[in-house]
Amino acid sequence: AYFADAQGSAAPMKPEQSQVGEDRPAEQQQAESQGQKEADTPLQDFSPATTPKATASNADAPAIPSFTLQEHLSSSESEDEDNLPPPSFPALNSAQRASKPAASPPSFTMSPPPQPNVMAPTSNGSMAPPSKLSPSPSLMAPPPRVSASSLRPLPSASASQGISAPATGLVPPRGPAAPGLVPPRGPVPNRGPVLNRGPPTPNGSLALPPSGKPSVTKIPNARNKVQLTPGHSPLDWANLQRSNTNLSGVSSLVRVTPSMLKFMNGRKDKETGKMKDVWSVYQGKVYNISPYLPYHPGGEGELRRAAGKDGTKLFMEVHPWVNWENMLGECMVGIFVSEEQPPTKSTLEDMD
Ligand code: HEM
Repeated sequence: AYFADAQGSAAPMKPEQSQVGEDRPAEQQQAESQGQKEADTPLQDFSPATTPKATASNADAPAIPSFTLQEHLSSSESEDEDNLPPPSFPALNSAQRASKPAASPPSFTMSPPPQPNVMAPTSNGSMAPPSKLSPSPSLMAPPPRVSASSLRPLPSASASQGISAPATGLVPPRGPAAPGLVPPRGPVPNRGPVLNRGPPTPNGSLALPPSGKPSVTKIPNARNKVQLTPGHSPLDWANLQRSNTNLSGVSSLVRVTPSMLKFMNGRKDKETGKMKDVWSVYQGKVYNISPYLPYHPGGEGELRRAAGKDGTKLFMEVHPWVNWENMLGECMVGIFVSEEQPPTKSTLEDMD
């Protein structure tokens, strides 16, 4: 009985919809021209049997929605909606239907009114095109506000770090001065020539000093220079070399063998009990560096590291720019020879 009643109630709607604007009185046609929303209200009032029939099909007759749904799906494919009954969902008197235009696509009737409209664009974005959404702002799904740029990780690299790193590598690794400390033993690290002989910066980099501070920052003994005792400045050494004082300790140049060099190490002689001179070899030439010890800017201890040895490698590692030949010219003892070539008096005289 309900099925027949629903069919019978749905049938009169066809002529109602098709007769809009044709058989109704003139005052209703005039009301339709004022707007669609106003036109829907007299349309429902004009056929009061429509609302209870839709309610009965949803609540009391479970077979009717399935029949209406199938018919509705087939109609959406053919896109011929003029001669079809209204969709069973949403209800005819619901707010969703009232906010929709009369010719809204029936695809929204498949889902409950509020949830699909909100979830559809966020889930896949393709189920509900924006043009077919309800014109009511309250029922429209929020647009996707998450932009692609906000999801990307922010760049964390700092540009300032890439500037100071290479600059520090250009400076030889010279540690800060430590007066009074025992100089480290072992090979001296390669400090290399310093191109800029200006005052050292506090951090050892080539970057400009911070503004506000004086450009010349005094760091005492930043290059491991020792505090020379009074009267032992480089100028004092230069004056001593010009004084015709015998600084070599020998009357003439001699051929120095490795055993001789090793013996002259500046320590106490066990036989005589006297302090021996310090001989060192620099590029094949033997020098008595004993008188220069208190004048060495790097300290007596550093200079003694080459005592009785070939100090060329140590010298070049520390300060290859130093003109040691001029500085130690008066200290030259002779030439360094092997043990197999014992020195002869004639050979030494030929050197002169
Ligand atoms: C007899 C040969 C040597 C002479 C004539 C000599 C001379 C000098 C001079 C002139 C300086 C000052 C350099 C400057 O102000 O730029 C100096 C500094 C220095 N020397 Fe020597 N030196 C000699 C051997 C050595 C040896 C064998 C060592 C290490 C084993 C050494 C270690 C140093 C150190 C650590 C400094 C201070 C740091 C520096 O100025 O770079 N020197 N030396």
